Amino acid sequence: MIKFPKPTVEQFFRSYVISNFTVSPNEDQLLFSSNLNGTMNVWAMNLPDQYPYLFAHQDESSDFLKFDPEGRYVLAGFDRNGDENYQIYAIAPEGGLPQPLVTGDSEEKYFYAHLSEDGERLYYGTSKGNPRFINTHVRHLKTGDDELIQEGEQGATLLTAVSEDEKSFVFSTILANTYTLSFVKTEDGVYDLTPDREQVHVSGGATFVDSTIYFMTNYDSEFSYLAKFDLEEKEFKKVLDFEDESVKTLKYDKQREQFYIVTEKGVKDFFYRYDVKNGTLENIDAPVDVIEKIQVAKSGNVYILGRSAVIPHNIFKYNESGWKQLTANQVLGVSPEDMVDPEVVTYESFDGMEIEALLFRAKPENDNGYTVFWPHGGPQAAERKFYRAMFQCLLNRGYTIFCPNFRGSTGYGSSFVKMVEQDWGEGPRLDNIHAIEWLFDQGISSSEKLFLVGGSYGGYMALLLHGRHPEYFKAVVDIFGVSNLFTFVNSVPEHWKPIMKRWLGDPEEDKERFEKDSPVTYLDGMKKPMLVIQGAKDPRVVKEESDQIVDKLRHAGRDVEYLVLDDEGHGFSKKENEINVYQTMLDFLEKHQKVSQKV
Ligand SMILES: CC(=O)N[C@@H](C)C(=O)N[C@@H](C)C(=O)O
Repeated sequence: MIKFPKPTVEQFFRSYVISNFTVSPNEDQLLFSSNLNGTMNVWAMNLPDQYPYLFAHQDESSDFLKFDPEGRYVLAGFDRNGDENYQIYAIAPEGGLPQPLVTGDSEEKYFYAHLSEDGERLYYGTSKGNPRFINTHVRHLKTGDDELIQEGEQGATLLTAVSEDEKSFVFSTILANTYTLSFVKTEDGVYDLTPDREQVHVSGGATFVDSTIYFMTNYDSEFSYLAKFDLEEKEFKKVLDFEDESVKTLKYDKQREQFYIVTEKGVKDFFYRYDVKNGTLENIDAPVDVIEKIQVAKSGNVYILGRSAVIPHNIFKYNESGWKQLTANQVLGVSPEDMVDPEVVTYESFDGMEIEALLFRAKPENDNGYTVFWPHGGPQAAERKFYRAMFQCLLNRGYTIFCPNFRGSTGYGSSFVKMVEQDWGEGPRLDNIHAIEWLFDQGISSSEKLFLVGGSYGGYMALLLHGRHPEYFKAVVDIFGVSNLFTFVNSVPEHWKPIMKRWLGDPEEDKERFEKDSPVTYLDGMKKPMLVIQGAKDPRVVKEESDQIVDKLRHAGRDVEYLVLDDEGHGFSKKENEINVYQTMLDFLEKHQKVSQKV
């Protein structure tokens, strides 16, 4: 009979992301943001039919989607070419071209916060007039009147919940990734949701349930738990915690008085239902390892967006009959069995600390003997069991991939996350070095067979490891990595500035450390071939970070390829750009497999 070849790398180029979704109030329409036609747009499915059609054409990614409860419009936020200056648009109920609703100068940001139950008042945050701390406004959609309701101070201050009578508001102020304070503003005063604002902790995800605010916090704890604040008694209480798991998402089912809760533990999420009245907790087996968004409908149906290492983004529905997959997003002709599910391994670092890591072993029939070492971005994030087209491309070409969750990663408790603060280049770097030594000890790789690839903070780590430890690697790929802490600290988005001191440090007070931990300090060591990839509109790690390292290395006569994507930001959202990046990277690695260099 007809025989078909094994999946080729080009098939993995053809996988699509779903970055967001929403379901209409009567659950007859599902909207999602996806690059199904090559660029990010809003797609729709009339449920329960499975055929997706283009709902709104903007060619940009969307940070939120919201149906008017009365069915008169849909709201969506779009930025421009990855600049992350999201602005708010309205789309006709039948779809079409988004029309500007709450927009301004191209440098301004407008964050959706809340839509009133009657769909007539839109609450939003904006950088306009307060780019560092963000102001909150309400726009009356019938009259167009706009009111300022809160001026942010100390840190970016975002509206996170509104009571049903729209008289009480919860705001969260971000002082650091590990220090976020939530407070409620009522008619009779302003109250912190947690007992002591001086204690470093995070709180967020507030929900009003009558006169109680439920929220998540790690106040006085390593892991985030469900807590409540009684508005009458002005009293804080822990409600429910999970051993070694942090609550990351809360969604309330008002009709049934229960919470759907997502927790994270290392590389995987867990899903629960908590009954507020009788205090029972039920673990629900989820169809994916990482859950990125949940919506609970009035009927009690629950919708989730998630992915696993071998399952790209999909949307699922859950009810008493179990799970139903609504989207059939798959890799072109490739089944999960044709892909590589990672092993979860641990190794000991320089100070005896145990570090968890993901090891994707190339299938024996593909194995080319080379390993890609991948320090993740963030750095207060983690490499988790979620599908990455880039990883499956590399695996298909025979590369094994190793991803350590070095100190500073999320999912292992608040002390662990804080370990990267004001220490970007020492502890985490040594965790990476010990990971490499572990790979060599296990016989998985050697310095003749190891490539280094990282993006963002991972790109920073790739540059730093290259400069300080070039002997370990054959060649290096830096994807929008920070190259110079002195320039980076001043070039981040304005609303990040309040967190910079705790996160990274102060360029004057910590001058010596900034010098020691900046990759540009180690140009002499960077002798291995390099590929640098950068989005020209990246607002987080600006192009100047890549330009300066490329210029300096080229000036020193080093072998550096530089790929700049003019219409991308901190990531590659357009299919043709993504393919260009993967192809360039695969060609670069293949070229340098054969070449042997001396340091
Ligand atoms: C403020 C913050 O932590 N931002 C991260 C999500 C982020 O974008 N970090 C960059 C540097 C990255 O590594 O992706």
